[in-house]
Amino acid sequence: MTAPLIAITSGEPAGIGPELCAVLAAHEWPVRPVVIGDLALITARVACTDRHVAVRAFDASQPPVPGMLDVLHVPLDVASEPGVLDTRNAAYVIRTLDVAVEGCRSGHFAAMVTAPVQKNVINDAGIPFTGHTEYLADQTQTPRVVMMLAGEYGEPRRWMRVAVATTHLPLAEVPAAITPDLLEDSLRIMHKDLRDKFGLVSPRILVSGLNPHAGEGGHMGREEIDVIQPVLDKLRAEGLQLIGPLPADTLFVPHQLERGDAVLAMYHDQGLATLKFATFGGGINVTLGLPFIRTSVDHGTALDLAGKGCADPGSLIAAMNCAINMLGYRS
Ligand SMILES: NC(=O)C1=CN([C@@H]2O[C@H](COP(=O)(O)OP(=O)(O)OC[C@H]3O[C@@H](n4cnc5c(N)ncnc54)[C@H](O)[C@@H]3O)[C@@H](O)[C@H]2O)C=CC1
Ligand SMILES: NCC(=O)COP(=O)(O)O
Repeated sequence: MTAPLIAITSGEPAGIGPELCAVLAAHEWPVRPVVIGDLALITARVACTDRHVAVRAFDASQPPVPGMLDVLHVPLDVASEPGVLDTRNAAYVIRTLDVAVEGCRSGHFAAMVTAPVQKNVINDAGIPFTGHTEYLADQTQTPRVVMMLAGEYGEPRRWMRVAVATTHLPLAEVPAAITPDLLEDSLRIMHKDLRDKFGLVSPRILVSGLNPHAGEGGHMGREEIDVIQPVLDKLRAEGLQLIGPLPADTLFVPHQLERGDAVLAMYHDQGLATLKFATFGGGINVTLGLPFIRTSVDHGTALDLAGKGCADPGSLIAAMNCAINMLGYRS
């Protein structure tokens, strides 16, 4: 049986994504990784690492070779220097995503794993882009997806999984964005994917409040009473195991976290700051609710490290393992 192909988009060319791809050839996988990016760029950046990895153009008719990185060539628009952003390569970054999306939709790829992109340079180039999460939802006409980050922490090792109800939007716009529909859809998507793709038979979800002390009985904001609580009541009546709304500052203390399998936080930094404090470097990001599997690293482009060969590949390995597990393979 031939191993399923996994597309790995190499991300911002000036960042650490291209060199991190070296680890894909240095590891043995039950799947076949195919890096999407510029062949010369990947070759040069992989050479910056101390891994002895050769690079070749991907050819599906050729079997995989240990130590050889397969690259599906998507040409850069201009040469890229490590750490130096160039808006002229923004369209290239988008093209790498489009190749992966098209391949996942057609069944050519079994999943996609993304290296980080520099969101501001894509916008500076005139391409509206808030993140992979929103872009992939748009490209697949999926009305609602959920961003969830996860990683192992503590001794003995435990999983922390944190999803966010709102993703990349200014903080001032968060309260209005938290609607009953958004919360209901997000919780349904989490429940389904945690059960079907993460093997949790009856997932328990901790839901944070929005305001300090979860609104202090309505004296510090009413979103908990007017929006969050009614949604939780409705879904609990259907059998979903939901705990909250909980004050976000104490939700992450160990005895509270142990009551759930995952957290739904109301906004990006409310949930992800703690997650990254506990798991950075080995965590993953997964888009729930998409018609195909997409996982990602937990970090950004790290322009300060690009081209130095010292960036930690732990999160890319974890993102590969997560995709592999979601596909039902043992990683
Ligand atoms: N999935 C994605 O495409 C993501 C993209 N980003 C983008 O990355 C850009 C930079 O974001 P920042 O907030 O500066 O975060 P960052 O993760 O790039 O950097 C934060 C710190 O962590 C270090 N770091 C990051 N990855 C590392 C690794 N693999 N090994 C060792 N050290 C590492 C960096 O050197 C830096 O000191 C932004 O444009 C942001 O939008 C951020 C997060 C995810
Ligand atoms: N902090 C996670 C993050 O910003 C990743 O976003 P995305 O590009 O995966 O949507």
